[in-house]
Amino acid sequence: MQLSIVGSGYVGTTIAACFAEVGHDVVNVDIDEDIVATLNDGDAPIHEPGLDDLVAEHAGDRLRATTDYGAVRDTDATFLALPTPSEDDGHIDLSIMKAGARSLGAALAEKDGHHLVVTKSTVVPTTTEEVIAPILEEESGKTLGEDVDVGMNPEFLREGSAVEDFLSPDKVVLGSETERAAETLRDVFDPLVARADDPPVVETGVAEAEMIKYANNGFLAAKISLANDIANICKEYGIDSEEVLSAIGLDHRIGSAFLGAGVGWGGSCFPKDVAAIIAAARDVGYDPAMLEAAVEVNDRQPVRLLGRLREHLDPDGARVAVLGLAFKPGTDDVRNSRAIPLVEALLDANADVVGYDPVATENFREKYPEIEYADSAGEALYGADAALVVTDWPAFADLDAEFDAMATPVVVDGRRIVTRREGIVYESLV
Ligand SMILES: NC(=O)C1=CN([C@@H]2O[C@H](COP(=O)(O)OP(=O)(O)OC[C@H]3O[C@@H](n4cnc5c(N)ncnc54)[C@H](O)[C@@H]3O)[C@@H](O)[C@H]2O)C=CC1
Ligand SMILES: O=C(O)[C@H]1O[C@H](OP(=O)(O)OP(=O)(O)OC[C@H]2O[C@@H](n3ccc(=O)[nH]c3=O)[C@H](O)[C@@H]2O)[C@H](O)[C@@H](O)[C@@H]1O
Repeated sequence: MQLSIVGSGYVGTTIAACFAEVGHDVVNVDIDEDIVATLNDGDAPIHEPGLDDLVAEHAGDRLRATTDYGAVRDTDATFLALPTPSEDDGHIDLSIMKAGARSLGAALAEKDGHHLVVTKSTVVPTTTEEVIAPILEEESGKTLGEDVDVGMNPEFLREGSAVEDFLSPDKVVLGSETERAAETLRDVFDPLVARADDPPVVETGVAEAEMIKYANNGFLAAKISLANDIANICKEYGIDSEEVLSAIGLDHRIGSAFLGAGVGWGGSCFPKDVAAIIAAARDVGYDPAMLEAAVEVNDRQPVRLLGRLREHLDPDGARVAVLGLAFKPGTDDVRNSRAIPLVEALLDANADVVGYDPVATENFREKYPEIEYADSAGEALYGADAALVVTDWPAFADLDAEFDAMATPVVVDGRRIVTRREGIVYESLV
């Protein structure tokens, strides 16, 4: 099939390269000329394992990129993979989606024949039908359900394993309101589903598909927060939370994934998506108490970590090493990283902060140029009065002699990754 993808970021580039891999002809439309040139040169504009190889193999053949929305006219379906950030009050900010829909609608005005527009971005229920579809109709002059249809196909990939997650999904969710839209979506996904060993395909309505994405992210975020709540109780009793959580994970109704207790969840999606669905729920008159509690527990974890530090040392004037600046291991992404509230609280407390991350230092430095950065964990620990472990980079588990070079070896571990031993004043958050 001929497919177009609007937006060539984490999601847009990954799905474009993977759709090309399963046999479709794909064109990426992005307003960023550098991204377009990079893709056309056969390079991936983002770093994801396996993506470079796919882009190198298919660019110039089944995969190309352009800044010209007119390219969508030669395709059967367009996926909108544009950012959906948060407004200050948590509501979803649809301005980029609306701009993309306007450009797409204008381009479709000159298309002969049917076109399917699929929302790939995470959007609150009814956005596709009540916000995107009317813009498409107005700009294209076409009629919904006749010349143009809309669909919704939520994405569940994780940063750091995007290609693998997309090509081997746990499920594929296809939201549509007409048989023609459902058929086109099936045609798009059939080759991927066959190659992925037949994962379940959930055919549903458009608003249901939109809600499934928030339910998925909300549930996972709440699962981590519940694990943190339980781990905090364990800590107060002096009970080993890891033993408790790994035992409950053996119950197949609970499952062991996403029970990792610690300093909490961050990243470009959980915080904004949980905030957006809470705001949307309130707009329709429902108070989502569980999701609000998930946020509250998450916000408390960094505060608790600092409380543990204060049990050993007053941060005022102390040199504190922050190990891990990325929002999770395996990425240089620092958006909503748990290191952010910690560094801010340490600066407020007049601490002398030195940060270290294997790959995310430059991104963090852009936000916090005022703190010191080290080139290795050893350098960050050298002469420090305390260390806070914020991201569970596997290499932190191997740190050992480096702790002996601290002025006082106080280690407050927010991810339970450091190996405790004699000679370290070890304190875990949970
Ligand atoms: N990043 C992730 O791991 C996941 C993201 N999502 C959702 O997917 C959506 C997209 O997210 P990302 O790919 O992370 O965004 P991103 O920020 O990485 O990429 C967005 C791309 O859109 C381009 N763009 C902006 N305005 C445009 C316009 N008017 N026309 C054409 N291109 C335009 C930008 O230049 C950029 O390349 C969001 O709704 C997000 O919540 C869903 C699952 C996973
Ligand atoms: O909508 C999205 O964009 C994506 O959001 C998350 O993916 P991602 O943010 O890339 O990363 P995760 O691996 O889910 O981690 C999110 C946060 O939770 C934290 N986490 C994760 C697991 C755990 O057990 N404990 C825990 O604290 C991580 O440290 C990280 O800060 C979801 O896992 C994806 O399914 C979804 O598509």
